[in-house]
Amino acid sequence: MAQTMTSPSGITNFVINKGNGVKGLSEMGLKSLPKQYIQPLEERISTASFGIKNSEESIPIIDMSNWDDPKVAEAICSAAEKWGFFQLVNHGVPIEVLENVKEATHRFFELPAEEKSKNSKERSCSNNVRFGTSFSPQAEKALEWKDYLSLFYVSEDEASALWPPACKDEVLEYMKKSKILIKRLLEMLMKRLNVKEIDQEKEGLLMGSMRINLNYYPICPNPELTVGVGRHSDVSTLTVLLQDQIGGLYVRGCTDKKSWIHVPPVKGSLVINIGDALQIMSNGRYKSIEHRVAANGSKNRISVPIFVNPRPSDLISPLPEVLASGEKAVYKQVLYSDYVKHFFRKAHDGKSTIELAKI
Ligand SMILES: CC(C)(COP(=O)(O)OP(=O)(O)OC[C@H]1O[C@@H](n2cnc3c(N)ncnc32)[C@H](O)[C@@H]1OP(=O)(O)O)[C@@H](O)C(=O)NCCC(=O)NCCSC(=O)/C=C/c1ccc(O)cc1
Ligand SMILES: O=C(O)CCC(=O)C(=O)O
Ligand SMILES: [Fe+2]
Repeated sequence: MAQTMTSPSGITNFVINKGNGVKGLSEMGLKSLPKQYIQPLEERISTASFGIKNSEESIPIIDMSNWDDPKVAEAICSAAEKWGFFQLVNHGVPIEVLENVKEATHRFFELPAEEKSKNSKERSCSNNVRFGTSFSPQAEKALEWKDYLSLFYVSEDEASALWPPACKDEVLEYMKKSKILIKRLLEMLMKRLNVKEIDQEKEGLLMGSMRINLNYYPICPNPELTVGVGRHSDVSTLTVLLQDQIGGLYVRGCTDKKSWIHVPPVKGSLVINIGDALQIMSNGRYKSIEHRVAANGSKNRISVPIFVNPRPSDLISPLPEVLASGEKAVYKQVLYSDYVKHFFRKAHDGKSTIELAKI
């Protein structure tokens, strides 16, 4: 082992091919970060300076207890326009469901590498179940300090048959319970765009497919030299994100576009962010904001995003209701699966995916 681990290709083999992930590296007790994880200076996250410099800005925390009060819809739509990110408390998804999915995430990542690797791109019996590390290792100049399990939901039957038993029931329950919240959010967001009702066709376009990722960010020997996730915006309609109590998610500030704002963990809350698909459909009114995750030197962190998406076969473009008043379209029509493939085939590169749809 010691011999194979001294070369860069030994590390790649151990982490990527053998399925040990960065969790495997972390648990070997490495004293310093392997070269391929060292990010260029401008991408590194120096957490020491953040709290102090940007304390005047923070993303809104919205209480959804009275979700049918117009003030709640107003707060949500304004946050989606201004920040593209907000946190929800009293969102209606039972706390126990959230706790269970966090526990299931730890249970999955605690499995032996051999067991997790049965879900790797090479070995998985379905393209809809994938265990991996970093984001797109073939395309990246510097790797990211993160392992993940990505589950694309097709049907209850397929999920029952193919998702890993260590987490499938809890993940399915989390998805099911979140759907009510997702529908409420989309209804509010659509109303402001003059879409009065979400009929079947619109529902398919807005939330016709779901992908859920279980993210694992193990303790990192030199967190200041790398990232957990690099700068990106999500390609979803919207994302529902469950994070644990450790912290490390940063989003671009809305007034000072150079600043990064920490999203502090709030017990029982869910983080919501607008994705590129909704930025395109709203013709730029709702913002899909760049975000990134720091590595941590002392704690293992997890997060569980639900990416709510159009169907792969959908053509996405600014909605007719948005353009009805004569507003000029700033995005053209794109096939959603082409958009997602373009995103997955390159390294994280900030907001550049959406260039594909710009007129
Ligand atoms: C095009 C998809 C994604 C895959 O279809 P496929 O027929 O299996 O296509 P491919 O197998 O050709 O996959 C296209 C490329 O994407 C890669 N990929 C295939 N799933 C994956 C996968 N879960 N992970 C990371 N690469 C993948 C895959 O490896 C491949 O790259 P390459 O091997 O270099 O050609 C298809 O499922 C689709 O259209 N899905 C629409 C719904 C959807 O998944 N939306 C994405 C929402 S995800 C999101 O907003 C943010 C995600 C995100 C994730 C991680 C982050 O760090 C940050 C953000
Ligand atoms: O881990 C987090 O807090 C965010 C992860 C993320 O941005 C993503 O998976 O798209
Ligand atoms: Fe993200």
